[in-house]
Amino acid sequence: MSPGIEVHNLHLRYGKTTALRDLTFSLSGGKICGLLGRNGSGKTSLLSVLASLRPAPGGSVTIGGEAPFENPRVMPRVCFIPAAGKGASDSADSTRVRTALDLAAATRPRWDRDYAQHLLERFGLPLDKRLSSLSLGMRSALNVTIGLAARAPVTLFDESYLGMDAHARYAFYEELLDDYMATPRTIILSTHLIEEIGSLLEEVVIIDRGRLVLHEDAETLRSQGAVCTGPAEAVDDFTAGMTVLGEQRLGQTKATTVYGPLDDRERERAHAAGLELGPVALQDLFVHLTKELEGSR
Ligand SMILES: Nc1ncnc2c1ncn2[C@@H]1O[C@H](COP(=O)(O)OP(=O)(O)OP(=O)(O)O)[C@@H](O)[C@H]1O
Repeated sequence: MSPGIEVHNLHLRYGKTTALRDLTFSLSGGKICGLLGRNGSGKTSLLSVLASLRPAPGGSVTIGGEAPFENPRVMPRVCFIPAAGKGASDSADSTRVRTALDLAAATRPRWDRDYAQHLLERFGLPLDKRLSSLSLGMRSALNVTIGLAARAPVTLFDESYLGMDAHARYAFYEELLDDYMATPRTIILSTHLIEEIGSLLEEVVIIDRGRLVLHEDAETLRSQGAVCTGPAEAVDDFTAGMTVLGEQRLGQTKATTVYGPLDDRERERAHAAGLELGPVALQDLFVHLTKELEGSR
């Protein structure tokens, strides 16, 4: 069974900067969860506590019911893939790709060598290259190779796509989904590329300035809005008084994105007025939810 994660009143400071404030949420495990937040909102700080890179200085964190920090039962079950170029640099690292994979194989109890080889070929990573000579995108590809082939019960990807081109990113998303379906585990993806990974997410945690904004399953979150399309006048009539996140117009046709749940009666009213209601983009909801807090920044 995939371990669940409990975060209770987590508080983290770096000197005078408070990175996490009384953060509380729990993940049941066995899902792909998106960790979303604007720059500096505390995503890496949170993942670093989950990954045992630092203790939970205030509050508590448990993974599978146990505190992870310096816990030999938990640590091998958690794989943290930091963003390439963030934190420790590989630019002076003379280690070769082959050695980095051997190290991962030696330290990761569920390492799948054949799958790692498949990913290396898919990303076009040469085994003999030194880490110092890899481009940013290649370093990210190596990192996600390690993260996927480790098959850790809890896998944390922190903006792991940095520098990867669109082909490589979509290859990563495809491999992630296929491998997760074949080997379910708890996966957290922190990202800014919400539209790209939106369809992968089953659960969403949004944080802002270290505080929890929202923890929701992705389908429920998407049902919190709709894109209403049809003749401009009818769209305006229908959406009057609703929270409008965006509007697009092409000739007499208009598409307005609204926030807030629509009940059956409202959906029937839209239908009767000849309007179409479509799903709202996660990105639009994210911008709206984090913008609401902007005044208090
Ligand atoms: N080592 C550090 N020393 C001091 N302050 C830090 C340190 N690491 C992070 N911070 C601060 O803590 C806050 C949260 O940073 P964190 O890196 O966790 O955010 P993030 O959501 O991952 O950001 P981004 O999306 O920009 O990578 C920010 O205000 C940041 O400046």
